[in-house]
Amino acid sequence: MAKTISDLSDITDFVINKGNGVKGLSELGLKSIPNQYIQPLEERISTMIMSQDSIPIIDMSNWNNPKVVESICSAAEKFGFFQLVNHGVPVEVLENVKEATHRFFLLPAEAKSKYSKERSPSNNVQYGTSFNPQAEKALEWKDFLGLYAYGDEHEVSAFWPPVCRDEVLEYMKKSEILTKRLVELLMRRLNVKEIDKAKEYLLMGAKRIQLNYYPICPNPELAVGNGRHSDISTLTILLQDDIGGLYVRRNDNGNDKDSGWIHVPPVKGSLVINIGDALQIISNGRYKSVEHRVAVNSSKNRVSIPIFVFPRPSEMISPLPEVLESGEKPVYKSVLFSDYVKHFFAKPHNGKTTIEFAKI
Ligand SMILES: COc1cc(/C=C/C(=O)SCCNC(=O)CCNC(=O)[C@H](O)C(C)(C)COP(=O)(O)OP(=O)(O)OC[C@H]2O[C@@H](n3cnc4c(N)ncnc43)[C@H](O)[C@@H]2OP(=O)(O)O)ccc1O
Ligand SMILES: O=C(O)CCC(=O)C(=O)O
Ligand SMILES: [Fe+2]
Repeated sequence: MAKTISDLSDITDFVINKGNGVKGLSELGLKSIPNQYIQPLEERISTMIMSQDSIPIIDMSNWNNPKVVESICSAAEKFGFFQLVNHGVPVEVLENVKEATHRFFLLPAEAKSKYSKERSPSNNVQYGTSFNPQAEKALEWKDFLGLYAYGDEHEVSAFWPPVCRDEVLEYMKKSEILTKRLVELLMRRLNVKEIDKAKEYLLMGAKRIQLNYYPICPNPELAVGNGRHSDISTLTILLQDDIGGLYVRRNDNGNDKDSGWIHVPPVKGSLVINIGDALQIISNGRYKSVEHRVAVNSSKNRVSIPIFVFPRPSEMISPLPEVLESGEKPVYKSVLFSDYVKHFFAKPHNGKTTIEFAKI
């Protein structure tokens, strides 16, 4: 028999402490979502104004072709988001990591909660729900497994859950060339000729892969899967399944016609790429880290798998000298990346506000 909310004396205890996640809540067959998940009117997807625009879909088969380079760099400047097809990561690897994500979330609550922040055997693994449940006024309808990686892949993955470890490692490995190509071509446009070790640590010194799970929601119009935020990465490589729900803020160039939210439709075999705050800072605002959010739905469980590529926590990030050499004034100051990370995780998702931390 379907449970009612009053049967669940304490949602927080059920979802967070007992490790059932929103998935557990979704599977109770509730007729409506608990109050804790009801978003204020202005945050609901139903109140969004839609843009007529679309995010570019770029064929990367000839990645060094000047036209392809131009499309990528101008999408990074104009939209902060683009989709790639023929990107070189085998479709089978993408399918396997999506399946592995479903496998992890199908585990019983006790098995998943072994990786919760309080119980995880390592800082490299974290199972959780919403973004920052302690600080949020309304919780996000999302569970996640975060896997943090830098250094030797076998060492970092030693504590990752065995049901998804190999597939995640393969996805990370097979996407490495793509990451390097993207970083190189975006940097060339900024007058950076070579990615030496120092630049590698700054631009792609660490990674975090996140398995996101957005369960079926009885009131999708009242909830969000992921609140408005920009990523703090240099680049994010995002794999989404065929369900859809990702919306990106159209860069508002002071022209009403251009504003609103753009849906990023699933394209078979594609990867979504977005610029994060670290690259917006490093490029002195040339490349845009754009606000995005995720809607949930009432018929299908959705998964998405971002790889956040970011500076090593010990790196100072600031606009590159190569960008400023023509006399351009820096818009951002130098900040320690781990301070930036802590600032991001200390508050709820709140649109594009994190980057204020680095503004001069
Ligand atoms: C969940 O939904 C999300 C997630 C995201 C995620 C985007 C990214 O992950 S981008 C990459 C972020 N970088 C890392 O994950 C690095 C891992 N962290 C560290 O190495 C260290 O925490 C540090 C950044 C070097 C800081 O170390 P330290 O000075 O020792 O401070 P800590 O005690 O470790 O952390 C302070 C505070 O921040 C929280 N925190 C730090 N990193 C994460 C993280 N990756 N995930 C969650 N929380 C993190 C940490 O728990 C501490 O909080 P307390 O409450 O315990 O004080 C994007 C979008 C989404 O929707
Ligand atoms: O689920 C998605 O499509 C996007 C997820 C996202 O924005 C994130 O995890 O930072
Ligand atoms: Fe994101």
